[in-house]
Amino acid sequence: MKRIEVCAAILHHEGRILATQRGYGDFKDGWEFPGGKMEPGETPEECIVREIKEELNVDIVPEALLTTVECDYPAFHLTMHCFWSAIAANEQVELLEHEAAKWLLPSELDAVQWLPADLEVVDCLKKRLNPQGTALE
Ligand SMILES: Nc1nc2c([nH]c(=O)n2[C@@H]2O[C@H](COP(=O)(O)OP(=O)(O)OP(=O)(O)O)[C@@H](O)[C@H]2O)c(=O)[nH]1
Repeated sequence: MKRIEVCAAILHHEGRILATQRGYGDFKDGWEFPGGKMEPGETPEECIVREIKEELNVDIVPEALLTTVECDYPAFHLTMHCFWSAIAANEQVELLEHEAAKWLLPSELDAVQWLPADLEVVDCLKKRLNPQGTALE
């Protein structure tokens, strides 16, 4: 089976987490953590910084690897590295590829229709977030 390796950012800001809605492709309209496929020679940290600049035009700091999920989709196997990440001060996301975005409180994480692989990430987040939603425990 085809395998793809992807990095995603769990962007946090003032106690909220960013969910973005895919604007194209097989999973169009599904909600995800922004990010994309690793390129040859790139570290996961370099990949996530590059992808977020391309998709949202902001500089981020990947602070910790929250989890790596493995998921079998019908057409490929996905390995996704998820980085708890901060946005550089005073920056605002610009939706260059997504059709919508929401800054969710920890209590609102179930309010959007996540892509299948992301359900495990959301579970992991719920267990690890502190009550203020500002840091991982
Ligand atoms: N970025 C991202 N991709 C995810 C998530 N969950 C998930 O299943 N995926 C899957 O991982 C793959 C990521 O590919 P992508 O299309 O975002 O990567 P990319 O920006 O490099 O894409 P491109 O090939 O269109 O240039 C997609 O098949 C997507 O459906 C997620 O939370 N974030």
